[in-house]
Amino acid sequence: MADTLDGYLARWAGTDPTRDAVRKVLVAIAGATATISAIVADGPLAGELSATLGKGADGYDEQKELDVRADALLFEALKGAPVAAYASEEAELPVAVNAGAPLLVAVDPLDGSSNIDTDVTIGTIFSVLPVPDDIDPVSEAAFFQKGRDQLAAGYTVYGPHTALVLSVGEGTAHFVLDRTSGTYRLISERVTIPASAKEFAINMSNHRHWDDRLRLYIDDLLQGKDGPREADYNMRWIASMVAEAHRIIIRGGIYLYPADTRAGYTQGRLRLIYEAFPIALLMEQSGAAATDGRTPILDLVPEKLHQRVPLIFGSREKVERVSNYLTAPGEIAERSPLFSKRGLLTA
Ligand SMILES: O=P(O)(O)OC[C@H]1O[C@](O)(COP(=O)(O)O)[C@@H](O)[C@@H]1O
Ligand SMILES: [Mg+2]
Ligand SMILES: [Mg+2]
Repeated sequence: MADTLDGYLARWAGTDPTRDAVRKVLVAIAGATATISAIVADGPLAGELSATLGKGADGYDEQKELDVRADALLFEALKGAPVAAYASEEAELPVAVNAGAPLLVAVDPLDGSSNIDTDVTIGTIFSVLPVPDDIDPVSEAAFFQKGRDQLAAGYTVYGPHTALVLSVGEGTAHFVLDRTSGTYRLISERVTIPASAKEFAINMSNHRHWDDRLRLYIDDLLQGKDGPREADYNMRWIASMVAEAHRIIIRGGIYLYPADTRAGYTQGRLRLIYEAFPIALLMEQSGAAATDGRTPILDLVPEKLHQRVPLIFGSREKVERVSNYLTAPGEIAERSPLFSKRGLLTA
């Protein structure tokens, strides 16, 4: 009998009470995502689900009906789990769940919202944290923990099939939803992301808004084998970060949503606590990397619940090379054939 999420988590948790609490939270989240998957797959509902309700918490992102419905399903599922407080992209502040419970959950209930009406892969992202000592669990400050303090994290992608990728700190595990039984079946206990790959994902329409050094990194990729990288690359942009993350989990590559000069994007677009932290844990647990361009995402400590962060993640060598471009000493090499080898920049 193929192993399931329940079997995998039960083996990991054993009789450890904290692990068992995390197991219960992950089982509850998985159940909610199976329901979201069914809703997303219900074609006649699509028009209703993609309806725009207005602006999100910070007045930039549009809020869709499915954002709210997914949020409600996750919150409802977590009422039966050992969670003290729930933070969501869809709510300004954390909300109380079960007083005295040992865990916190932060979610992006629906990632890739601009793709709902176009029937393109979207997903859910989640992070599980311990309730910190001496801080009100139902406060923003309770969530201001270093990314490395996450006890578990993961995402689901609602594509042609539904996949769940999560880590409890013992590698990154990959499951797929068996719709007939409603259970997630284990595909791999330990995903390994290739150290390098020939695919990059970035929204090229923002090219003129980037930092010069980031732009140079991309321009060098675009020059292909005739340029300093001496190789041709391929590009993707799905505008659904979880879908890009899943492609990278499956075959490597790099995703970049850097800071840019547009209003509201000076710290990039992705949120630190419930988008970057979970993905960064999965990346590091599968031999890959995630940074803000200079610092590992998991070493950052949030100061605001919905703070954004420049996010670069994927194959380790590629992520490290971006940091080389952004941090190399001195002026960046002029764009001339004389500088076809950028020395440090391509080390
Ligand atoms: O539309 P843009 O600027 O390319 O941004 C796309 C990015 O925004 C996001 O959709 C942000 O997530 P939400 O859809 O949850 O707001 C990412 O999933 C995606 O990578
Ligand atoms: Mg998102
Ligand atoms: Mg979202």
